[in-house]
Amino acid sequence: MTQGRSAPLPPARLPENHPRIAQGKVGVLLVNLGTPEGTDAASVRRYLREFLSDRRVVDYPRALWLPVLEGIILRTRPKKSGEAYAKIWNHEADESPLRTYTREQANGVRGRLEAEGVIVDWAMRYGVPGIAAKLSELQSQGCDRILLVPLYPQYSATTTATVVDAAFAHLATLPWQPSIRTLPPFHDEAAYIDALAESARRHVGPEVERVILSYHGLPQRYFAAGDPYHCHCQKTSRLLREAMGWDPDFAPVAFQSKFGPEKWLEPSTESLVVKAAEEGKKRIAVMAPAFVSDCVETLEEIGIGLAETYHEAGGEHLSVVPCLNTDEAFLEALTDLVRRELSGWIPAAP
Ligand SMILES: C=CC1=C(C)c2cc3[nH]c(cc4nc(cc5[nH]c(cc1n2)c(C)c5CCC(=O)O)C(CCC(=O)O)=C4C)c(C)c3C=C
Ligand SMILES: [Fe+2]
Ligand SMILES: [Fe+2]
Repeated sequence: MTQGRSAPLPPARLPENHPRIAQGKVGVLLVNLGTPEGTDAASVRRYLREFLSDRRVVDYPRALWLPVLEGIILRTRPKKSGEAYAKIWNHEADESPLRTYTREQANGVRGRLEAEGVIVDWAMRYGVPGIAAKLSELQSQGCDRILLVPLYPQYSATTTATVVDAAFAHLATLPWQPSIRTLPPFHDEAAYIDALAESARRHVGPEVERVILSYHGLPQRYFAAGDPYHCHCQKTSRLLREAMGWDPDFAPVAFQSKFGPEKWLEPSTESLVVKAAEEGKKRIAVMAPAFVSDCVETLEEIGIGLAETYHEAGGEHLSVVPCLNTDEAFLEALTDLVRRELSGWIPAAP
C-alpha cells in the first residue's frame, strides 16, 4: 500500500441553507399561531389549509381527513371566516390584529433585552413569517443559541408542541444546528397571573355580575389522551380567582371555538353566556386567558357573536376584557420568564 499524503479535500460547497455566520449570540423567537394575510377567501383558505393539515391539530387519518378538508371545509369556511376577520381587521396596518400584537410584543421584549445583547424576533406557526425563515435569519445574525417562546400560557399538543415540531423539522435540514431551548408553559407563573389580575381590576367594574373565563377548546379525546391543556386552564383559573377574591360561581371556566362534530371540552362559553342571561345577570364580562393577543376568537367570536347571543337571551351588556396584548405587566412578565430561561446563556442581571 502506498503511503502518501491524502488528497486535499475539495473546497466545501455549502448548501443553500448553511448559516454563514460568526457564532456566539443568543436569539429569542416569539411564536404565535398565525393568521391570514387578507380577509379574502383565497388568503383565508391558504391559512386554514396549512393550519388544519397539521396532524397535531386534527389527528384523523390523512386518507379520511384530507378529502373532507379539501372537498368540504376549504370550500365553505374561508368565505365565512373571511367575513369574521373583516369585522376585526386592523385597517391602519392592513393586517390581522394577531399579527399586530405579536409584533408589538416582540418589540416590547426586544426593548427590554437589547442591552443584554439578545436578538429578539417573532414568527407565525402557520403562514408568514414562518419559523424556519426566522430561525435562519437569527443564525445569519450570529445566534448559535435560540430560545423558542410559544405564546401559549397553557400547554397543548395542538399549539405549543406544533411550534417545537416545526422548529425541529427545520433543524433536521441543517448541517450546523443552533442549540435550542423552549420556554415552558407559564399558566401558573405568578407574574402572568398578576398581569391577568391587574387587567381584571382595570376592566371588570363592580357592576359586573359574572366573569366567564373562556379558553379556546379542543376535542375531549385529546384531553383523554394526555394533553394537559384542560388542567392548565383550571389552574390558571384557580390562581386568578384567588388573586381576585372571586369564587367559581362568579368566575366559571368555559371553552369556546368548537370546530367539527366531535365532543369538545365543556361547558361551552356559549352555554354559560345564555345561562347567565337566563339567570337574570344583566352585565357580564368575558375574559380569555389562553389568548395573549386579541384575535378573531376574542374580538369577533366573543365581542360580536356571543354579545349578540347574550342580548337575544335577555342580557344587557357583555364586555370583553382585552387580552394582555402590550400591557406593561405582561411584557415585563414575559421578559422575566425569557431572562430566566436564558440563564447560563447570558450573564445574570445585576
Ligand atoms: C381544528 C381544531 C382546532 C383546535 C384543536 C384548535 C386549538 C387551539 N387554537 C388556539 C388558538 C387560536 N385558534 C385560532 C383560530 C382558529 N382555531 C381553529 C381550530 C382549532 N383550534 C380554526 C379553524 C381557527 C380559524 C378561525 C376560524 O376559521 O374560525 C386563533 C385566532 C387566529 C387569528 O387569526 O386571529 C387562535 C389564537 C388554541 C390556544 C388552541 C388549543 C389550546
Ligand atoms: Fe384554534
Ligand atoms: Fe371562532
